[in-house]
Amino acid sequence: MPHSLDYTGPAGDSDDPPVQAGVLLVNLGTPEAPTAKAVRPYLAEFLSDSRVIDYPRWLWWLVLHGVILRVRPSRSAHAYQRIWTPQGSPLRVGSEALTARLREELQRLRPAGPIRVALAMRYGEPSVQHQIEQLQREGVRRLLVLPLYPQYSATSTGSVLDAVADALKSLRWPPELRIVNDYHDDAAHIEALALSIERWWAVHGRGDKLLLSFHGIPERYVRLGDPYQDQCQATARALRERLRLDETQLLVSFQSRVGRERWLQPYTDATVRELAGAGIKTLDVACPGFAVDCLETLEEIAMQNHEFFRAAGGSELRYIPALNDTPAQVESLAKLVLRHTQGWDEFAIESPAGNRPRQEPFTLR
Ligand SMILES: C=CC1=C(C)c2cc3[nH]c(cc4nc(cc5[nH]c(cc1n2)c(C)c5CCC(=O)O)C(CCC(=O)O)=C4C)c(C)c3C=C
Ligand SMILES: [Fe+2]
Ligand SMILES: [Fe+2]
Repeated sequence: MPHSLDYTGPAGDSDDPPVQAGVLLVNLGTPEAPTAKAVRPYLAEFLSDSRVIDYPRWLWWLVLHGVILRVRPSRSAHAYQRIWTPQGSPLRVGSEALTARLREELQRLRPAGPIRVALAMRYGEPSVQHQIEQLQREGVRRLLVLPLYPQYSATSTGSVLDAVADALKSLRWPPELRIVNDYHDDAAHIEALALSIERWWAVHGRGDKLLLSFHGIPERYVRLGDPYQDQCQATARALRERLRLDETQLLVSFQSRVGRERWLQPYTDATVRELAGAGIKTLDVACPGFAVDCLETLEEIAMQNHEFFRAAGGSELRYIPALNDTPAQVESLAKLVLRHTQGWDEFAIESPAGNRPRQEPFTLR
C-alpha cells in the first residue's frame, strides 16, 4: 500500500530542480518462468482482457477456463523454454535494458530538467498501477505514457490506455497526462529500422527477399475501426522507400494467429512456405512491430518459421533482430519523448501543499 514514507525522490533541497516529468514505458508482459505453472496466470490475465478477445464474457470464460487454460500453458511453456535466458524472459530483459539506456540518454539530453523513466508490464509485474503510484511518490506531476508498440491497435495500445485509466482512478491527485498513441511513421524510428537492416546486410549479405512480419489481429477488429493494418502497411511503405526496394523485394505478412477467426492476411507461415516453394533460397525476415525481441520473434519466426521455410525447400530464413536497446532505438525514442514533453520544463506545477503528493489511495466506498 502506498505510504508517504515510501517517497524515494530527491532530498527536497529547494535548490534542486523539481523532478516533475516522468515517462512510463509499457510492454506486454511475459511469464515469470518458462513453466506451465507460471505461464497459466499470465495467459489467463492476457486472454481475459476484452480488448484482446471480445467474445461475450460468460461464453469466453467457459472456453478459456474449460479448454484453453488446460492445454495452452504447457505448449507455450515449451516454446518459452527454447528462448529463455539466464537473466529471464527476453521480453523482460530487453525491455529493462531499453529502459535503462533511455534513462541515461534523457539524463544526457536534459541534465537540468530530469525526467524519471520507468517500465511497466500490461500483464503481470510490475503493473501499470504500481509504477504510476511509484512515479507519483517520486514527485512526478506530468506523465508521458509510451507503449512500446509502434503501430496502434486496440488490442495492444488501447489496452494499455485502459490500464492507465484504471490506475488514475486510485489517485486523489493524478498527474497531468500525455500519451504516445503510436509512432509507426516517425522519421527517426523509420531511420533506426532502416539502418539496423542495412547494417545487418553489411555483415551477413542480402537475402533474396525481405519479409516484414507483423503480429496479426482478427480481421474483424479492422472492419470495426482498428487502424492497426493501415499503420503496419504505412511502416512497410516508408521502409520500402527508404531502402529503395519495390513490392516484389519487400513483402508484408502477419503472424501469431490464435483461434479460428480469420486474421489479417497474408499469414506469415503460409508466406514463407510459398516463397520457398517458388524457389526463394535465402529469406530475410524483420519484425518492426516489436520494439524488443520476444517469444513471437525469437521462437515463432527465428525457429518455427525457419523450420517451415526449410521443410518447403528453402535453405535459410534469417531473422534480423529487433531494435532492442541499440543506440538507434534509444536515440529515436529519446527524440520522441522530448517532442511529446515539450513545454514541460517551462513551468512547474505548484500547489500550496507542495508538489509531493502525500496521498493515501483513493477508493470509492
Ligand atoms: C505487437 C503487438 C501485439 C499485438 C497487436 C498483439 C495482439 C494479440 N496477441 C494475441 C495473443 C497472444 N500473443 C502472445 C504473445 C505476444 N504478443 C505480443 C504483442 C502483440 N500481441 C508480444 C510482444 C508477445 C510476446 C510475449 C513474450 O512473453 O515474449 C501470446 C502468448 C504466447 C503464446 O502462448 O503463444 C498470445 C496467446 C491476441 C489474441 C491478439 C489480438 C487479438
Ligand atoms: Fe500477441
Ligand atoms: Fe505466437
